[in-house]
Amino acid sequence: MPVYQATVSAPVNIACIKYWGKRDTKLILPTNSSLSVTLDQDHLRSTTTSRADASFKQDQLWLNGKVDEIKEGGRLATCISEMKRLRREFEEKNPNEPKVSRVLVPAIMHAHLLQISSFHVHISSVNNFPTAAGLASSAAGFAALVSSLAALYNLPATPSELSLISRQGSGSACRSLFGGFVAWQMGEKADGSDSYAVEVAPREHWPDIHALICVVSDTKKGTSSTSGMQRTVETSPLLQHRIKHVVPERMKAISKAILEKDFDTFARITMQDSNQFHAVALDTDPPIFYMNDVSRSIIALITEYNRASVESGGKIKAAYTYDAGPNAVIYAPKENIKEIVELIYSYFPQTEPFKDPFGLFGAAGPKGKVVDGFNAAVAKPFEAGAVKGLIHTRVGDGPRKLGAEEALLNAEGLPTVLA
Ligand SMILES: Nc1ncnc2c1ncn2[C@@H]1O[C@H](COP(=O)(O)OP(=O)(O)OP(=O)(O)O)[C@@H](O)[C@H]1O
Ligand SMILES: C[C@@](O)(CCOP(=O)(O)OP(=O)(O)O)CC(=O)O
Repeated sequence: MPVYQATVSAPVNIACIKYWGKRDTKLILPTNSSLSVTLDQDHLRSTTTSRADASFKQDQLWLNGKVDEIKEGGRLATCISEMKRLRREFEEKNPNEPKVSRVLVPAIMHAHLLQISSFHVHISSVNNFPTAAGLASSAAGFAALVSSLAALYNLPATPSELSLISRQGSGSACRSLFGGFVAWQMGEKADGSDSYAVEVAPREHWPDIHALICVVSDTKKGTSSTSGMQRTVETSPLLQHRIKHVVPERMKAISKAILEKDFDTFARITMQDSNQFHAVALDTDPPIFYMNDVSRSIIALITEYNRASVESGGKIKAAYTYDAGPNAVIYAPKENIKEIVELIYSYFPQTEPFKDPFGLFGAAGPKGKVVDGFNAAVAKPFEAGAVKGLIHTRVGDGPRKLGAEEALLNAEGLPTVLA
């Protein structure tokens, strides 16, 4: 019997123009377009194996080795049933050419192959970073889920077409179907068919964009993105101004900045948009606070770092951005990352050695120092542990198909990794 199985990894993305607000909560249609940078899967990724088999009794998913219930009508169930629908349509259009990866005995396999949309699936997924800790695991996770099913079903779908489905798992997940710089066009139609992701530029266009993630200690966030943004839609007058008058202009301006590799403009818009997203969170009734004192101190440090550069005739060197939690993501050209790590170290002592994937520091590691002209009084130093860790990564590629040796399901269709 052939094994119908595929394994794919998918990246995290962090938005520069934030998605915040839905006009349709079931289809996950946003109130504004958004734009993100895809981060490198060499560092942060979700890996997912999907298998279809006539012997499976039900659809099942294991996340990091633990059963994750597929609730009827829920987001996982929607994504899986939408992918089965695409497979069914593909089978109907190709009655004689099932095109499933090389079959051994084509003559007797056809009838069998054509039915794989009716088989139940087993799915095993692993994140190589903390799940549900504000590091966009849902974005990478749903992108990997949809991509692995597309590979299993051998669908000829484009990344934009697949993004229509991952969007229904988690809005931000639609942007993880592409590498590089990605826009989610909000669309206008009620059925959501024009609300999908497109590539603004591939990573190769501007590979110099690096990211430093400052993982800020925090207990689990109080208000999820899903419920927080709905409260904002219902109560914030500022959101109406943002979606009508601010985001459309910013989408155009930041896309142009990316195409021109204009870091100064890219950074200014990214910081302004993070600030406005947190302003609409504060404008929500009751108000929502995602940043904490550590987050605000990192803003002060990056602001001062940029001021010192600009006032001595230089350019903006870094941009901060925050999602629905206290973790900072700092975007910067690669040449500035060393200074930025030193800056963070001087205010936030680290207990673990800096993982230095790009070999910036040698064996000694960062010591903690600020650049000339930096006003050290803009923030006070924190105790060790306020920033739990730093992850240095960069702009990355889109979902990757992996070989059978990376599969996360064993011969019986059960997860190879157990929690
Ligand atoms: N690899 C995965 N495969 C399938 N679903 C996943 C995967 N990883 C995460 N998820 C889903 O996403 C949920 C976590 O999403 P949540 O929004 O709470 O956290 P996050 O995405 O890590 O943080 P944030 O959205 O604030 O950046 C998990 O409970 C699970 O339902
Ligand atoms: C602040 C954000 O990270 C919000 C992301 O929201 P989600 O995509 O997690 O929300 P749901 O669609 O309800 O799953 C901004 C962004 O990624 O654009």
